[in-house]
Amino acid sequence: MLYEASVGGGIPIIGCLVKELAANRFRSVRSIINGTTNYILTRMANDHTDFSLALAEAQEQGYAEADPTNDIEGYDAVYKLSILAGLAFHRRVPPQAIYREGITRLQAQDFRYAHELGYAIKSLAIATMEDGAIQARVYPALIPQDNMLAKVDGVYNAVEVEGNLCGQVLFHGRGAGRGPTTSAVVGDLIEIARNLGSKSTSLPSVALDNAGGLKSIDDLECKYFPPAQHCRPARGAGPDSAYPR
Ligand SMILES: NC(=O)C1=CN([C@@H]2O[C@H](COP(=O)(O)OP(=O)(O)OC[C@H]3O[C@@H](n4cnc5c(N)ncnc54)[C@H](OP(=O)(O)O)[C@@H]3O)[C@@H](O)[C@H]2O)C=CC1
Ligand SMILES: N[C@@H](CC=O)C(=O)O
Repeated sequence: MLYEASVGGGIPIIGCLVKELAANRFRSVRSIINGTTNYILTRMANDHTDFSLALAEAQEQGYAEADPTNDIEGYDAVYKLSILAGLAFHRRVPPQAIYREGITRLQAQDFRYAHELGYAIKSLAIATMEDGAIQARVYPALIPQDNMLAKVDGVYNAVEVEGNLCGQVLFHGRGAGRGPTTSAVVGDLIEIARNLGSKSTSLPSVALDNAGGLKSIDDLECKYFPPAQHCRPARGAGPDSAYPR
């Protein structure tokens, strides 16, 4: 089975994790993997657009799921992160084990304050492997404006992976919409057609160990915090040390 369109729209991240970067042991996946929420956050931050209007635009442009709750409450990003983390760490990372927070509680003032302090608000999907334990989370976060992920705007997605051999590699491209999705789906069909009659499979399968060693969000120490009213400052960290770990 091929499933390139399942994460990142037109970004060829699945094939790269499974094939081109297969030699690596990965330490982290940091990403923006929902086009609808990134579009909404960008419109709210840059143009002061109202949440509902920005969501309606994303629906009109074909980015949102049939039920946009999946996008704006972070479920879509959780499913996608479950796939990426599984492929990166060779371990099952069930969606239920991923901490999730949507973007619906953000307000205009959050963007104003973030901007004044030198931050952007992005819905990040992050999975890290440390001492054999995986921690995975999806939530809106403050990131410094000079961080590359802060510059990923509109329907664009980005996935930064860090491998022991390749170091940090950043993928950037359109994460939703007709063209990018067609690119991924038809690319898979072409790959299948090329392999018809051959005994080799189109995409090598990755063996996944059963879930284990998954760290809860409560055990996480990081140098940044989410912006909403439920703001949870990281231990010993302030806005000036807010690099997403
Ligand atoms: N939109 C995007 O940018 C991306 C979408 N995807 C994924 O692709 C899939 C489709 O998304 P999208 O095209 O946006 O969704 P849409 O809701 O626009 O289209 C879904 C299509 O599936 C048809 N359909 C639904 N249920 C059935 C069924 N039981 N039998 C036959 N046909 C059915 C619908 O027909 P009808 O109109 O008659 O109900 C409709 O034509 C989703 O899983 C989505 O997550 C992945 C990457 C990007
Ligand atoms: N609804 C999704 C579409 C692709 O999976 C998104 O907005 O990213």
